[in-house]
Amino acid sequence: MEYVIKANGLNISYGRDEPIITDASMQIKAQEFVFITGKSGSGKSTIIKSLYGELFPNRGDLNVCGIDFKNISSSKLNLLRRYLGVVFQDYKLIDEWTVEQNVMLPLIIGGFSKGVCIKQAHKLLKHVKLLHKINKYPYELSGGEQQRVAMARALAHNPVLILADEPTGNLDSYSSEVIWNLLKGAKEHLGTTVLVVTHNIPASLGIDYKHYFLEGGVLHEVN
Ligand SMILES: Nc1ncnc2c1ncn2[C@@H]1O[C@H](COP(=O)(O)OP(=O)(O)OP(=O)(O)O)[C@@H](O)[C@H]1O
Repeated sequence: MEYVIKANGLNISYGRDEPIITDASMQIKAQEFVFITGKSGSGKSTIIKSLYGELFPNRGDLNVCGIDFKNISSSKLNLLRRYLGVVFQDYKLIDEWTVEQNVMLPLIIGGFSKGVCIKQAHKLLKHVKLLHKINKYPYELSGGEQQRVAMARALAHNPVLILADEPTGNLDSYSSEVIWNLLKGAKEHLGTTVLVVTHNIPASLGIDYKHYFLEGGVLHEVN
């Protein structure tokens, strides 16, 4: 698959409201690292929601991980979500589940055996330096630790594409560094394509990236 995201002329609105995204296009190749920036309220999260199928475009063509959104069936949508790892600013962990269970979630959905789920969850939790918190619940963790768990969960099933919405927005510098290193490592070592919405692109990221600026409902590529 050459292009992981092909979006052409997207128009996206909430219900009958005026469209937030009016004519957005982007083409993202496999293993690219991509940032979308833009002012608050410009529609960055709205674009992310459309890429994982929470919100469907009114107009335009969208293909993510080889799956076309035109008349997309629920089974295709489920398949798409198996290709994706999604990270939100507010973590969205399951409160009643332990750290270990949260990280295992995409593997359980993927039908992996219990042994594989546990082994992979432990590997990822070691990467995010939280193996010692494996039996804790989200409310027993700091915000930075919760986001590191969310990142481990997003990577657990080796997704084709990571969508991260302000992943370091609320974090201290240590947790931010763990998150950026993990995202870079996923691209470099696992061949994952990474799309991050952020207000601030880190100054010392140390990798090539593509940058789109969202303004007036349109994505502008920044060179
Ligand atoms: N569920 C919703 N229903 C109706 N309007 C919404 C909904 N979610 C967001 N919006 C509106 O869509 C616009 C874009 O919101 P969005 O969250 O995509 O912006 P953003 O660029 O991600 O902002 P921020 O940087 O502040 O997170 C805003 O005007 C917002 O009020």
